[in-house]
Amino acid sequence: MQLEAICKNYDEIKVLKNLNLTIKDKEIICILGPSGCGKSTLLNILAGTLKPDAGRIEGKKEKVGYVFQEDRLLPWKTVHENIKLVNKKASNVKIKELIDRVGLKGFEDKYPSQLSGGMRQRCSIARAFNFQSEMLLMDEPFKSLDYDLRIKMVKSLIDIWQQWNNSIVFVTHEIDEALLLGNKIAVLSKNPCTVETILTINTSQNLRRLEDRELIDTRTKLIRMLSKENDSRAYKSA
Ligand SMILES: Nc1ncnc2c1ncn2[C@@H]1O[C@H](COP(=O)(O)OP(=O)(O)OP(=O)(O)O)[C@@H](O)[C@H]1O
Repeated sequence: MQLEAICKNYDEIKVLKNLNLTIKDKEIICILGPSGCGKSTLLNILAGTLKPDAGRIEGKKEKVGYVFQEDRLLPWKTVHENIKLVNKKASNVKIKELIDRVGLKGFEDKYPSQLSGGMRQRCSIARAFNFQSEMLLMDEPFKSLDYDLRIKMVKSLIDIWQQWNNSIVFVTHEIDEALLLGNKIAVLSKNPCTVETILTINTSQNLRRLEDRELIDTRTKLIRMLSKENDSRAYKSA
């Protein structure tokens, strides 16, 4: 899917300006950028729920899944039922497999109120994969979790994506999540928002460690770029 020269304004606020982005099949692209720059706006355009004011979209995906910051599970349905809901044709064996893969084995019949925040978010990820979308959009899905759990969730996500192997657009403020997940990391600028840089990480996700030279070097570049975006004075003095 390709976005070309996308522009989006909300009344007099110019949010996206001439934004170009290519999302290849079977890749994870992580989006980093300052708060309020337009990341959710971009996801909504990719989802087709928001129309850009100008620009072209090529290769639009028909079936797009969305995972939000909050789990959005139905409280009156169990884990199994919540996952089944989006694809009633999925066999119980398939759903059980997904539940196992996100580490919720034994919790199939629990209701969302009986689960921790991390477990609920894992359930919503299993639900998103059961939807079998061509492209999955994830808007800071691990925001409410502590560091250790976030890294575990990233690993579960890699594991499940490698089976499913379709494209994911993953918005985050956490550089380590982007380093572990992304085939590409797009850094957005603010006011108005465009794609400032795209960094590529060639090592397969399941071979990556945050201590690796490639990831340390990429992290340094990202910190420089993001602190430039957040505070130009900090960047100049660095
Ligand atoms: N429906 C809307 N009407 C008017 N302004 C909006 C609307 N949605 C978003 N905005 C404005 O557009 C800008 C971009 O918002 P958006 O939510 O896309 O940013 P974001 O990068 O996802 O933010 P964050 O990092 O805080 O999640 C912000 O200034 C926001 O206030």
